[in-house]
Amino acid sequence: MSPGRLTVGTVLSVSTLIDAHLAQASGLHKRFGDIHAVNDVSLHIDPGETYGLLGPNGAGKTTTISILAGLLEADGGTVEVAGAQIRPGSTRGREAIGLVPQDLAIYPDLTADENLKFFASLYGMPKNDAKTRIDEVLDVIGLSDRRKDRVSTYSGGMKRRLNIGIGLLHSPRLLILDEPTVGVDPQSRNAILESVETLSEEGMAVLYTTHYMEEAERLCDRIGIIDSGTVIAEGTAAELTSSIGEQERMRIEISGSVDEAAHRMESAEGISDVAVEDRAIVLLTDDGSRRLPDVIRRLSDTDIQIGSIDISRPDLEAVFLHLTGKALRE
Ligand SMILES: Nc1ncnc2c1ncn2[C@@H]1O[C@H](COP(=O)(O)OP(=O)(O)OP(=O)(O)O)[C@@H](O)[C@H]1O
Repeated sequence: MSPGRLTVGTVLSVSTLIDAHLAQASGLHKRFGDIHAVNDVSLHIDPGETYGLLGPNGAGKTTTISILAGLLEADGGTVEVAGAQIRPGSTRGREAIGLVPQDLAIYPDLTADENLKFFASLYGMPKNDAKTRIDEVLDVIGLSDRRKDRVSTYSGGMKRRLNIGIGLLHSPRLLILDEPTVGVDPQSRNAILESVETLSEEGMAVLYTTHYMEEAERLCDRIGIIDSGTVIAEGTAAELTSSIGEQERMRIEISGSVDEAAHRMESAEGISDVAVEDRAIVLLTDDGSRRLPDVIRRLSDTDIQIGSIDISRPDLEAVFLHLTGKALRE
């Protein structure tokens, strides 16, 4: 877990804390032509901390972690991990990082065991160390009972878990996971989340990118909300949600034009933000049940039919909506 909050006057602790950052990215920039994919991103991760980078598709998460892991050259800014500057071509500090990309880097015709042995030999691990570590890794990713089966017989989620296992083999101090649960079955999703929790309990620092706010809330000690290449808010889930006050989130599924429905809400009293999702509008409101009759009245005519209404207390989805005027999953 992250170090405790600083108290006023603990100058020595401040410098100790800064020294203690396992990873520190400062002022990162990356452009692809006209796209400013990463725009002045600074963040740090402490030993044993799970840091979530939460943002929608295209927000700049993969680009940020690619720079952090030294796979991609930044246009500006610096990255330091375990006391070493990280950039493409540098070797120091790399052993502290385990990167698990979204794409699978495993051999389908080999078993999990054989894949792990292959990557262990690639990393130059002595055979006996590799054997012990492979047993540990298979245990963490929950694939011990399938270790002798060919990967081609695995579900998509099991392949993802093996991909994570490969990133864990060299016992990194910082594990970077790029949206590890996208497109996986619920059972594997849960297994992946449990693996991250176990690794965190064992003291590994984790950088976890996701656009699922429930995952960020469940796993992360601190969360950076990223949009259009910029970290627009950072803190614990509780700090982030309390930053927007006591607003409630009202999600209304409708048939008919969502844009028209959103338009009708714009001048409604007590509604501070309106966003459009696929088949729903999402409102931020000071008091859901009090504003409900007016909302229903504004939507009632023959063109728009209400399917369901869901009112929830502030969550990270509401924070994102408040900060950007957009839904996390559009
Ligand atoms: N190699 C590239 N060439 C051109 N544009 C790129 C490249 N890589 C990323 N981008 C653009 O940079 C922006 C950020 O992309 P990035 O992949 O970092 O976002 P993301 O938050 O990881 O989203 P996703 O979940 O969709 O991967 C996007 O607009 C993307 O199209």
